[in-house]
Amino acid sequence: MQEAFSAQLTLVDTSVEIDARCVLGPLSLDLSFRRLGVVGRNGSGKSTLARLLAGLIAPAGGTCRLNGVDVYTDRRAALREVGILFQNPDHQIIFPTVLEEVAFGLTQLGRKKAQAERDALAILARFGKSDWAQSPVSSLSHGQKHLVCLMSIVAMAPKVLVLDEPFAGLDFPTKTQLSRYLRLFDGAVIHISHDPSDLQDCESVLWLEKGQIARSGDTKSVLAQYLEAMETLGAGDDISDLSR
Ligand SMILES: Nc1ncnc2c1ncn2[C@@H]1O[C@H](COP(=O)(O)OP(=O)(O)OP(=O)(O)O)[C@@H](O)[C@H]1O
Repeated sequence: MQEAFSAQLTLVDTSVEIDARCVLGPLSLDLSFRRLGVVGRNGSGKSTLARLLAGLIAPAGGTCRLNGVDVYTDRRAALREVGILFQNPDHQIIFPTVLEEVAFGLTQLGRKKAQAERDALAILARFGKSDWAQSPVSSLSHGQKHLVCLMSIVAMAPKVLVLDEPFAGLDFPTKTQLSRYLRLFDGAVIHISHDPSDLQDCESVLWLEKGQIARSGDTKSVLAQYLEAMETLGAGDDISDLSR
């Protein structure tokens, strides 16, 4: 694996509300990382945190900065700082062909269409996928669409990549291949997953619980505590409790 650049994440009393309900935070942290994991059970706020970190949702209070950039208020600078890979590639892809999709982000960065297409072709070549350029995205498998999204983000060369459950719904070989392609990204990574086994490569982990940080720190110890708590919960029956 290439040595990744490190990044700085700074949250100051940051909270997110949906329908006037606080679903995340308030969180305050200031940490430097290369590979940061975020783990938590369903509904703990992982995807909300992913969108907040990518600058896609406004904090109800406080600020969210990556490398000093307020990712929500300074969208132009944020495009150079952070990219996000969603769980479902269909929520990300908007163009009919692979080349158009990969080139789009580059036009957002201010490149002219012809230059953006040349740069997009260079990325396809780097991933060994030059022959995909004119392929209709609709003809691709779920795993192949994931790779198109990844190439689109790597093309924009953000300093931080947020991965929101990128392996959900992928079979084992596709997951292994995508992991390998992810190693072509040399920036910092925030990997969000409910599955601790996805996060073994991270240097530190945040464990989210009901929108709050339940634990944070060294990957091995946080994941061990998380697994123990999940096994205890699994032995109970809170899935039948509609009030939570
Ligand atoms: N569009 C929405 N409308 C109302 N509530 C929402 C919406 N999106 C998220 N929430 C609520 O915000 C909280 C956090 O949701 P979030 O999707 O961030 O959790 P998650 O940890 O990513 O869950 P999962 O692992 O199931 O994807 C949950 O209580 C959820 O019900």
